Amino acid sequence: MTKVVQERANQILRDGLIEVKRWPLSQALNTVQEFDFVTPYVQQLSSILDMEAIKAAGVRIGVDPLGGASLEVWQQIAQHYGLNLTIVNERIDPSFAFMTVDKDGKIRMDCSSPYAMASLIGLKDRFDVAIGNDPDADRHGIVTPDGLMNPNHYLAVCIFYLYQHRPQWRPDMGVGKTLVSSSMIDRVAGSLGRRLVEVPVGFKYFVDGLLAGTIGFGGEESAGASFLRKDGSAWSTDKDGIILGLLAAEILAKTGKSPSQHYRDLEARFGASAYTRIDAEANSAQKKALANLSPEMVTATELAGEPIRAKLTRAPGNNEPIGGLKVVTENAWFAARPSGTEDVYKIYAESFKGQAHLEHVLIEAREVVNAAFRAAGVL
Ligand SMILES: O=P(O)(O)OC[C@H]1O[C@H](O)[C@H](O)[C@@H](O)[C@@H]1O
Repeated sequence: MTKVVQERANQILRDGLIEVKRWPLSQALNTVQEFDFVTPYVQQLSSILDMEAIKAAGVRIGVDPLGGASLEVWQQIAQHYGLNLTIVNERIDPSFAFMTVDKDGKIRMDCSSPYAMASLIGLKDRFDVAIGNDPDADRHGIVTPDGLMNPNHYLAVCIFYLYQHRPQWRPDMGVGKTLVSSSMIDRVAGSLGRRLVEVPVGFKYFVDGLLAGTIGFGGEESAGASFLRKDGSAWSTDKDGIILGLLAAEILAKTGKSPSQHYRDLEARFGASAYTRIDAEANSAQKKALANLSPEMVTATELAGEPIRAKLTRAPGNNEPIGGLKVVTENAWFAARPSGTEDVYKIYAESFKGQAHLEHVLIEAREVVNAAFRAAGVL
């Protein structure tokens, strides 16, 4: 669907925007009417989160809307629920001039990047929980006194908490994750006796499950997630960075422990994960070669010393194509896929056997990618 829109928009741009009809603002305003999307959203937050508990615990919350659309929403949330919430940056700035640059020098509103989130990390000692949202507020950055939480860690903590604190959620409700998110989630879901629903990258794959109530939580390593209301009915069918931020405050209010403290407990119980994602420049021919990776291209039977359990080109949760490949062993995995949003390809890898093992996994992952490029004549 988005591809059709993208191609059409690019065509219009190439044609010099002649198809774009322009009206003076005064004329355009006659054709629309104002609608308040903020108030109903804010009022209904208590159907998904324990706002009372957050208020009662007096959690000190800092929020940086990062120049974007959530500013007014956060202002109303603070007022409506009487929270101890400070908005640290009230500037709305579509040029993003206030942003710290990402690791490659680009401005990228990536809530999972410590580089892009540097200003948010500066808040760690002022608040119990600091929350950053990207400008359309579908992603979340969570800072505790321990620093910026890795999104994978936060997803695992949210799942661990929610499925134990939502008594009305059905026992057969699964846990949704994209298959490039951490396997810590698999371990947490397993310990909770919950079915894991592993889908390709893209939040759209959670929509049906959230609507039908067959998954309670759907999350992505790129710091996007949503979950159901307390009564098990659907909330949003897209990622919601605001509820994920408030959930960090609820977790602290209800358990007395920050999400990062909870993550340390999970590590003690399930093992420590070393995880990385490498984004490397790729042209369209290379991206195509990666999208067409097949299990046969991996001839090895072992990955970094462990027998390969699965070579996946389709996601186990819904049998949809990954648009790349995932190779899995007992304690590690890697996945390679072209980005759908940038001219890069991504290698994701994780090991529960330490950093050195992860490096080993990565070397073998790069070999698979290079072999695919060579086979397609695009190295
Ligand atoms: O990895 P890419 O294809 O560049 O996409 C980057 C991100 O874009 C969207 O936000 C999707 O919902 C995410 O699933 C994805 O991680």
